Amino acid sequence: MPQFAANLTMMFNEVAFLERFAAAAMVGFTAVEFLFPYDHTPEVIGERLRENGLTPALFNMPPGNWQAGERGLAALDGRQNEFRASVDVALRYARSTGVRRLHVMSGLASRKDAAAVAIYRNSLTYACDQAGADGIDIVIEPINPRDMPGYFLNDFDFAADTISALDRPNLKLQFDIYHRQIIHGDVLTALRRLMPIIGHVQIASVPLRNEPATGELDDFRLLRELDILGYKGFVGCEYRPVGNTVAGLGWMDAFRSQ
Ligand SMILES: O=C(O)C(=O)[C@@H](O)CO
Ligand SMILES: [Mg+2]
Repeated sequence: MPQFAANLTMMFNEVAFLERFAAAAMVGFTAVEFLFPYDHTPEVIGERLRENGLTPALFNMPPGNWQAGERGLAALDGRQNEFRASVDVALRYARSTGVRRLHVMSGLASRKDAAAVAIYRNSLTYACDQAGADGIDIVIEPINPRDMPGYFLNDFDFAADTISALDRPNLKLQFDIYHRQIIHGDVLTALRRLMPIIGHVQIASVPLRNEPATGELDDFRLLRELDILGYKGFVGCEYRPVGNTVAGLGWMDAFRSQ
């Protein structure tokens, strides 16, 4: 049975961010993920996790100026120093929370030429080496161009090639089933092929990004396949509930009682 992690950025929006930890624990989640903890101190985030008996599955490194439209720094020319500083910040939060994996966002980049690829690879190598000293994995996630036009990492094979070329034991793939289906389809075969490099999985319905099992894919079949493939990591519930978060959790009971 996959270990589900509530995504506190998308779920439990009925309450303020810091209250979502208790809300998730109350309905039985034992793990959570979120995009960015950086509006709060590392100590406060660590406390909320411990108070509620929650394991942090994942969060993202600082993405640059999100409000201004930035979506990560790793592939951006001229931002290397800022990227390195963002690694330090993320590792401070990692030490305080005990998270074992951090998502590095590539950024929006109009070019995917050799220079941009080299910058991206240098950034990832730096992040892997710094995080590796703390036993932390770095994950990279292809994101579909409909949701994030211009995002540099928009292809699963490019992500797999990057991971293979850098050959760092702590560099892995964040396989978001929602993005995979929109970018390429062929989800089941991709899970089987890419399982050796998968470090984190996320799920939502396609195309609306709501509760699993409400869209075009057989999500229960995909979740069962993760077990068959021996996946022992977390499955982040990165979806926008159609209505009330708790009222929408019936899909999880249905899956568990199969
Ligand atoms: O959008 C997603 O999918 C994510 O997993 C985020 O971390 C990136 O915005
Ligand atoms: Mg995702």
